[in-house]
Amino acid sequence: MLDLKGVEVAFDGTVAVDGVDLSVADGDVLAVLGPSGCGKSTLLRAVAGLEPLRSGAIAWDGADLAGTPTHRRGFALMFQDGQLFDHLTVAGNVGYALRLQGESRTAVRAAVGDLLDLVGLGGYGDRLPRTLSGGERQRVALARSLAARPRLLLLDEPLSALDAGLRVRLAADLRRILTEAGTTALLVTHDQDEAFAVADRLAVMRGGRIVQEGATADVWSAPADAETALFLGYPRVLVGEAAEALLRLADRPVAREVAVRATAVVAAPSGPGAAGSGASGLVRAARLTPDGSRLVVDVDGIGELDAVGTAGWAPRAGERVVVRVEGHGIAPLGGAVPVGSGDVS
Ligand SMILES: Nc1ncnc2c1ncn2[C@@H]1O[C@H](COP(=O)(O)OP(=O)(O)OP(=O)(O)O)[C@@H](O)[C@H]1O
Repeated sequence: MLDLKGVEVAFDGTVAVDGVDLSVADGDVLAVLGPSGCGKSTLLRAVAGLEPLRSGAIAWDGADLAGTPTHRRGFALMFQDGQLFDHLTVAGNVGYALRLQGESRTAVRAAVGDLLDLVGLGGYGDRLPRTLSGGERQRVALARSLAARPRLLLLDEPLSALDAGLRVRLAADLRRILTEAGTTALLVTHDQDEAFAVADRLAVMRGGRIVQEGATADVWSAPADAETALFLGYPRVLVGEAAEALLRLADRPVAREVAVRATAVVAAPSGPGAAGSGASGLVRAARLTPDGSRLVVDVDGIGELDAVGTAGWAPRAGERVVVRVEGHGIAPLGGAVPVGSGDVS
């Protein structure tokens, strides 16, 4: 189990990591999610033993790692570009750490075969890295990191060099692979989808500090504050009367601040036969996507909301619509709110 207590890292007096407390239980995958420059790579490097701490402590199973150099920590690091050895085959790359550990040829061959199967690259052993796609290279890098049987795998934006579609597929694979291998992992990323797809637990980092931590789904459904909600991809946070009106429409207890995802607000054509109860609104902007239309609707009594259109319907700006608000995808926020409505997005 990894334990960080009051970890602080500074560069020339500028604090990059500011009093971080975190734990990763055996077999868990924790994602530290934060915007560029928040200090997450520095935090990861500190855990690896590559940055000295100004204060605080990092421990494994209760033993302080302060005097343990990087190569003795038993941790593996994997970066966004994988950094394979270009002159070695896939099998040569994956088996590298095992050969260094003095394992026999037969043992290395068997372990490499198992690892390549695990990452879905069985039969790729003789290929050279330059003949692989970006996603395949990242899988090889992952197999190579796992080969050393690290007690902790440290992943720095492992999928961000890949294109969007591949990133989604590989995120699901990465989760399966880490779970099957029973790996304890600490992942840092700025990509909400990657964190959500891969991690059991999520820590949101801002300005060098952890501002919220918990089970991934809990953090998602109950962000600590407006800034966290916006960072997690809620497009709007409503305050005051707008928040109360929206929550009444959703049939939820009233609060003074609420974060709203577009998928929680469903617009349908207005006019005779408009389905059920809802609020009336005017489409301000409309854009078609492969998953249906994305709208900005000025809803009477609430103001502008991001919304989705019902399937198979392409509304235009200026059209009147009826919106209903669904219970999922809205998150009342707890903090004290200055009264004086409007959205802060
Ligand atoms: N070696 C260094 N010397 C001086 N300042 C540094 C050094 N490394 C990082 N920093 C500073 O520390 C802060 C945190 O950097 P870090 O790389 O940890 O952020 P990050 O959240 O990983 O960002 P990104 O997602 O862009 O990589 C930044 O302000 C950065 O400029």
